[in-house]
Amino acid sequence: MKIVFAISEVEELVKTGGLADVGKALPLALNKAGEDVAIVMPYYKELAETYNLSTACDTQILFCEGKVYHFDIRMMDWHSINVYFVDYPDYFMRDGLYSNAYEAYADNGERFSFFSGAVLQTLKALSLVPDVIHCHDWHTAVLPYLLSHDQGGFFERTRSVFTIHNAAFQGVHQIQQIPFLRHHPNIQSQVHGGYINMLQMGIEFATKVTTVSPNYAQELLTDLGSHGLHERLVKRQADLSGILNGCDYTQWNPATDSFLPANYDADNLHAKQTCKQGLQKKAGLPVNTTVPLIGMVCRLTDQKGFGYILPILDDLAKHNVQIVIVGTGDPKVCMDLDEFAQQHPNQFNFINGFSTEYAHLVEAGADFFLMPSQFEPCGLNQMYSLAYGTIPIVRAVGGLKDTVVDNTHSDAATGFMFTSPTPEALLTCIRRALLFYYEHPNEFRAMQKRGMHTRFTWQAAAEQYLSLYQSAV
Ligand SMILES: Nc1ncnc2c1ncn2[C@@H]1O[C@H](COP(=O)(O)OP(=O)(O)O[C@H]2O[C@H](CO)[C@@H](O)[C@H](O)[C@H]2O)[C@@H](O)[C@H]1O
Repeated sequence: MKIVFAISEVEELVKTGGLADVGKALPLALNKAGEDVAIVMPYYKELAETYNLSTACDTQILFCEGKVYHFDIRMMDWHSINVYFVDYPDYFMRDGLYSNAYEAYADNGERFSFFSGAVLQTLKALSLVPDVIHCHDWHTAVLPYLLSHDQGGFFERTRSVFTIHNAAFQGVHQIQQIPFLRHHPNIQSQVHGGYINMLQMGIEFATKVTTVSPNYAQELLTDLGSHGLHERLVKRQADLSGILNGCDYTQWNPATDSFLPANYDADNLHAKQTCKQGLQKKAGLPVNTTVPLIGMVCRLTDQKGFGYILPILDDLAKHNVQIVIVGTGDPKVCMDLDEFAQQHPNQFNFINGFSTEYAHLVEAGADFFLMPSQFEPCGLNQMYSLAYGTIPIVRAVGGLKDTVVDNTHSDAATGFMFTSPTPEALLTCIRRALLFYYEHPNEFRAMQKRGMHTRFTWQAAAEQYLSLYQSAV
């Protein structure tokens, strides 16, 4: 099949979060399965400054009432996949993908509506007729709408698949601030109180709608778990499915990981202790392999559970435990974590930054990985943790529930889980994990190994996407 990914981030090229992991791994898995895959993404400043890419064809022109957009299409051969970049400096030659360090760009609705239109124009310019255009999150959610209203027959046999990676980000914008869309002939049906909701447009117009775990697909049908979208999603229930993300075991493998001071595998976990010492040294904590070390790497947002992590830090510090948190995001969370680090320099460090090296070192060097999310469409770090013999402590939501087995199921257990989104429930769960570490070292080791043998492959995910694409066409 000819499949085009319209996506805003791809690991290795540009990344702010888990979307990029999927943006790399899924196209590569489909390509490996013999499918014809291309990617179209924005030519961000970071990319323009790193790669000096040539154009793929003449400058393109898009007309909208009252506005003319001239843009270039650049291209790169990347792991045997053609990646096309929409080069429109007014919208993408900026620091940050969606925001300057502090605030979302006010014209994000216009930037990414234009990008969706530019993807379709790019395919026309390249005479590339896909069977499926696979769109991801609000950034490309307008594309299925534009595709279904496209005139002229070029996309007659092209279908769209829309994947929700995070339903909390919906792209709600005033239509008047989106010159690219505001005069579109059918747009009024999408305007409510002067606003459009880009995610809703993707849900309504895509041929098939997916999300990134079976459990989150179920949650999206409920009032509580849908971020206000359940009525729309219930309408599309027959076309909605959840396909679990995979783990890229070429990149996340403790036996070959070049970021680590030592490599290890499930048969010989000894060198994991060297990684723990390496992490303790790098994070400025006392080097001591007997004290349990809890790690966390994430965007600092409410989604990741900081509403109940911050209130328990003082209680947690009363235990013999070390904690390392790596992340960027909400300035208030940053300040609180920083203050706590200053008060407990021998137990806690907060690294305020985006560091792939740190992410790998935490996965390898920690004993436990904390992921107590408020909601979690799939979650990737818990899968990386399992692969590294680092026991996940997670909340039983979304994809976390699909990938971690709680310790109460002792024969199959791979981690620790709690349900209630409260500081008390989280603290109880962490205490349960610490007790297990101290009192059951053999079972702890068995749990580590069980996790390391668990597999969530991108190949399995790609097979499911492929049959979905086939059902769409
Ligand atoms: N400071 C930092 N330094 C280095 N690396 C960092 C980092 N902060 C985050 N990362 C990396 O970014 C990725 C985060 O992936 P997640 O799936 O955990 O979350 P995210 O919420 O961004 O993704 C959304 O999309 C993905 C993909 O579908 C879903 O799994 C998820 O549930 C959904 O919320 C991981 O590769 C992690 O290591």
